[in-house]
Amino acid sequence: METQTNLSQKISFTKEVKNYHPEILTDGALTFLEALHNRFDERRLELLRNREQQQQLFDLETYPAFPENTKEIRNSEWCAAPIPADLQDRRVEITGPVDRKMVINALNSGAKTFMADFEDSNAPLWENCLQGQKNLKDAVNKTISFYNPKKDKTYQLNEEIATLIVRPRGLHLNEKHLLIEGKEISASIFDFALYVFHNNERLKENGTAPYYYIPKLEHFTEAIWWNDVIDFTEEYLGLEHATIKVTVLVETITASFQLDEIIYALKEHIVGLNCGRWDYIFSYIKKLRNHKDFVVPDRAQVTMTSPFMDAYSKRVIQRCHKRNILAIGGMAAQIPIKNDEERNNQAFAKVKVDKEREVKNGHDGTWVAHPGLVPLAMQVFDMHMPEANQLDVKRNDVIVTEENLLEIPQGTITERGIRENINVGIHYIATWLGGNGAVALYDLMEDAATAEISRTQIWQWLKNEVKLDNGLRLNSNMFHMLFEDELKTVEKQAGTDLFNGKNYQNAVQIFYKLVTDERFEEFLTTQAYRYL
Ligand SMILES: CC(=O)SCCNC(=O)CCNC(=O)[C@H](O)C(C)(C)COP(=O)(O)OP(=O)(O)OC[C@H]1O[C@@H](n2cnc3c(N)ncnc32)[C@H](O)[C@@H]1OP(=O)(O)O
Ligand SMILES: O=CC(=O)O
Ligand SMILES: [Mg+2]
Repeated sequence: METQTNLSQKISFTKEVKNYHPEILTDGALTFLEALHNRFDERRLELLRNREQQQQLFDLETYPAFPENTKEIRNSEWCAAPIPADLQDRRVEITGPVDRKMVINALNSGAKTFMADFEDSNAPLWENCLQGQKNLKDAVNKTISFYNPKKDKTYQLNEEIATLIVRPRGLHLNEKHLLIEGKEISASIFDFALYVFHNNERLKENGTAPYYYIPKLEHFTEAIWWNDVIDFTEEYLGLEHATIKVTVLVETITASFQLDEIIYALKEHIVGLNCGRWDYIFSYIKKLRNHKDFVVPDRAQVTMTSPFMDAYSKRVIQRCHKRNILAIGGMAAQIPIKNDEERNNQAFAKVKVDKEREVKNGHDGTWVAHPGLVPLAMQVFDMHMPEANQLDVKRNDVIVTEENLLEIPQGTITERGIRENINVGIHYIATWLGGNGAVALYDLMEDAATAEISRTQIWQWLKNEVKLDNGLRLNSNMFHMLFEDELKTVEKQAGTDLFNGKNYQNAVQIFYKLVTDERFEEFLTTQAYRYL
């Protein structure tokens, strides 16, 4: 299995690794990774075990609640550290994978910041992750360029570019190719450490600093873990304390009950929270999946105006502004539609409504998935938010109870909804296995978070044998019929050759297992990663 051993004799790589990327995996970087792993990995694994224990409680029909023992943190007056100048105005943030051309396009897009994503929109092939680090290093050094021979087009950075924020992979993921004393390293540590190690000096020269988005936190103790990792890193690399800044995604139902606690744990490093709406919906369904009568309607019917989503986003705004940090909105899934003006206008109109809702509610910025949406989002925020942010909008009027955060959205479950989930789930997983973590399907952006909703819904609906809007009950026979039938559509859309190839065939298998296994798999990416 292990083919190369490095200087400390403790680090090795799996045999699949053909390119060691010596410019990224320098001796210094590897020693740093080892130090972080030794110090923090046991604790990370313990935090993951805590998630399992928490789930066992939810399975006994308890519900997430505001923690009793942290009341003091919620009720007392305190604020997070000041926000650096180049993170004060984040009205439009573009997100995208760490692909070289897209990094350049995103930095040039006119957005205030760019979230370079090793997570939801990245298929974590070794090459993608290492080349991604190289792309970011070149971007920070302003030497990045890309040539597309098909278009005979060279890509380079503009004079003015977006501020860079990096999203490492979540705590549940390992980077399976790099082993320390035979153990896979945490993917969070891997992505986080390589970026700060290679770029902190140049970022400082550029007048900025290492900035991160932290994904998928489930508990404030996980925020404490991150805080300790960051403090250790600053000391190890000789950075001034509190140089590294983070924005935390609130994208699990459990985190939503611990906003003050998360901010408090990171209060010298945190500059904002973000409403990661897609993972949030996924988490809501997942965590409560074993509750009796807990059924969520078709994916398309769960929106930001569903009461539980409305409550969540308003509470994020209120708690952020109380603690003097930014409340960033989320991602509307619509992207520009080529060659169809009318449908394109409809898509833009939907994004506009979403961004207007966000800015009027008090969000300080928002996300877009495509450069073509930057001007629209910018216009909306410029119109309703004349200052750099709206930290002064305290939203003391917002009262959100535990019940509000848990309110089950109303709606219907339809055959169409089942088919769409099957179709999108399989296409997405096949694309992911092909090394691409984000894809346009039916004119919507799909990534790991949206695909998680699709497969979790089917699992939940099957388990509950839900009643459809046509009066029929979904049982395993009906599901198999729909599944087989939808596969024909998927084959037609992909083309028979591609469909019969490895990625689609594996995707079909993975999806089928995910939705029909009695045991629920926590993340589709951990299952699919075995095939990468
Ligand atoms: C739930 C969440 O976590 S949301 C955050 C994570 N998800 C994401 O970040 C998704 C980001 N978006 C994307 O990856 C892409 O927009 C997709 C895959 C949805 C669609 O991409 P494409 O099919 O290439 O779109 P399209 O053909 O319209 O792109 C036009 C140009 O814009 C570029 N582009 C599109 N989206 C982005 C982006 N997010 N960042 C940078 N460039 C982009 C394309 O590379 C292309 O460039 P080119 O003309 O120079 O060749
Ligand atoms: O990461 C963002 C989300 O919506 O999920
Ligand atoms: Mg997410």
